[in-house]
Amino acid sequence: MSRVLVLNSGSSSVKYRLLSGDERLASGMVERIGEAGSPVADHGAALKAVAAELADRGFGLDSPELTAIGHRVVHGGKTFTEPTLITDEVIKKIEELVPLAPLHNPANLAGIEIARRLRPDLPQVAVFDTAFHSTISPAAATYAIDRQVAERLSIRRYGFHGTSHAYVSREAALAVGRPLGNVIVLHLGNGASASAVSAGRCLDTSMGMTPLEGLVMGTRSGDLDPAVVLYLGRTGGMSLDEIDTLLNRRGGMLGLCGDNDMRVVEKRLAAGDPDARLAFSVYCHQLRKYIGAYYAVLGTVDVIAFTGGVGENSSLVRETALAGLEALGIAVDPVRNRRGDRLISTGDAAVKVAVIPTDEELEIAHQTLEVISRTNRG
Ligand SMILES: Nc1ncnc2c1ncn2[C@@H]1O[C@H](COP(=O)(O)OP(=O)(O)O)[C@@H](O)[C@H]1O
Ligand SMILES: CC(=O)OP(=O)(O)O
Ligand SMILES: [Mg+2]
Repeated sequence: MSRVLVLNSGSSSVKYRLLSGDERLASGMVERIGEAGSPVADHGAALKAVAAELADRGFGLDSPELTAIGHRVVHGGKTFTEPTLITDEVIKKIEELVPLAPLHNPANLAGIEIARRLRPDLPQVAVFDTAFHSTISPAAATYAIDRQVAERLSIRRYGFHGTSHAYVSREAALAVGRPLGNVIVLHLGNGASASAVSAGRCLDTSMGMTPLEGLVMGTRSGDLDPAVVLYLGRTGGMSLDEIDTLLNRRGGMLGLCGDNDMRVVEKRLAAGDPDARLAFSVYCHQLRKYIGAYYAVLGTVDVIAFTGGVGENSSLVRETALAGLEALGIAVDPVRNRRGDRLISTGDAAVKVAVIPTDEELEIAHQTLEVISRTNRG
């Protein structure tokens, strides 16, 4: 049985999972990398901690049974539209994409470099967040700005969370018996994005050139009038770095009500807190707008799939975002929804609504093995 180690290196954490086939042998997370007072100084130290944890559990990184290592890489730009065997050349190209994803790609690269140093003999594969969205049409991918400027600077919609959208859209379509159907996927985690998928191909997605566009997120604003950025600079006297922080790290639910954890927001909401009520309604309103937009993009919808920490757990978000849409064939059964069923639509609704736990690590492991068997076949 093939054994794959999956590494998801974020800016301040490394998540890992060791799989034998689909079976999870070990998994965990090293957090607070580089933070003040943290014992984990950098990604090198984090990877060492991961290796030590694995060794403790009897799965040392030096094991000859390990077949491959799969890495999440957030931005593949226009260069990478498929999972790719990592070579020096590939690393160079991922480095060239750092300006498009300054928070994410350097962390991914650190993970790759250290893993290659530890196991230079093993095939390693990069699985890109952007890849699944490479099928979106020019109409959906192009921003209406000067075309030469956009071309020169590679400005377009790339989309993110692609591994999750690919996995969840497939699982959702299978769950309702329409493997070639039309699916709206709502990935609602700390970062959040929506996608419109038809017969396994992504037609549109809410994140853009960077993971800032689209839905309201834990700490990111999502959509806003781009002139707000100009105004913040010219009239608000803020620097570009300050605006970046305001929109990416201090926006979203955190900016609206001071809490980015949806569980806390819901508790405050239940206690009648007006700031939490506004934040929650902004979140759900934006979500509802994207559901309507992607309904129109797809023409017909077989299933709406909720995933991610919020999508999988918040019956209130699901019920609020989909309320009053019976004319579109959408109706949530309140009992199924609150009970946590996999299918939460009413029996007679034309559009099925499903709750599908995402599994990015499993999908990365599958794609890693696919690349390796393709490479071996030559
Ligand atoms: N029971 C719950 N009810 C509402 N929100 C929840 C619940 N459990 C987790 N969440 C929310 O899920 C979000 C984190 O989602 P997750 O997918 O784990 O994040 P990440 O994008 O970091 O992987 C947080 O906002 C958290 O509050
Ligand atoms: C790309 C992105 O937004 O990822 P995350 O949700 O993990 O921050
Ligand atoms: Mg997640």
